[in-house]
Parts: sequence; structure tokens; C-alpha cells
Amino acid sequence: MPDAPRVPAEILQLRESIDNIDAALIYMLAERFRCTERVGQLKATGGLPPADLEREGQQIERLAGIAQTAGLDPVFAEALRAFIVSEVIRRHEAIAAERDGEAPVLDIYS
Ligand SMILES: C=C(O[C@@H]1C=C(C(=O)O)C=C[C@H]1O)C(=O)O
Repeated sequence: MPDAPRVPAEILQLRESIDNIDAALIYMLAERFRCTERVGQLKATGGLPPADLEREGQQIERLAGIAQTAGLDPVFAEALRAFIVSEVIRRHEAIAAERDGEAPVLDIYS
């Protein structure tokens, strides 16, 4: 069998950037989940539901515009948002279930 063609230098160079971008995405996602984890705790404390469809509607509209401007397929951007948020809501439900039976704190703003 003939040898596979060598990977061109430009692809190797591009892969370095791809690896950096992948790392940045993981760091950003970890930071986002740290924030949403805290939101989930505050919601459970205040008796708020895990999902907020009004907020999500605003995010969907905003991100569609950003995707358009950035040259990213808005359908892909929305699928990615929905995938991430579904995991956030699953976590919020788990936090609320852990707190089940505890009385909500009525004033979480103080
Ligand atoms: C994080 C929140 O909870 C849910 C998750 C969201 C998100 O991950 O961006 C947005 C709205 C909510 O459905 C929130 O209400 O802000």
C-alpha cells in the first residue's frame, strides 16, 4: 500500500491555532458553567424555576444577530446554545431536587 500523503505545513500550523481555540472554548465553557451553577443555587434558594424562557428568547435573538455578523451559521449557533442551555437546566433541576423539602428563602435580594 502506498504511504499516505504527508500533511502539509499549513495544516500543521492551522492545527496549532485550532488547539488554542479548543482550549479557550473549554476555559470559557468552564467559566460559564461556574456562573450558571451559582444562578442555579440562587434560583433554588429563591424558589425560581430552572428554566427562564423569556431570558432564553432574548439570548436567541441576540446570538442570531451576532452569528450573522460573525459569519457563523445561525442555525448552528442556535443548536450549540440549546445544547449548552439544556445541560444548564438539567443541572438547575438537580440542584432544586437536592434542595427539595427546604422552604425557599423569600428575599434572595438582601
Ligand atoms: C442561567 C439561567 O438559567 C437557564 C439557563 C440559561 C443559560 O444557560 O444561559 C438561560 C436561561 C435559563 O433557562 C438564567 O436564568 O440566567
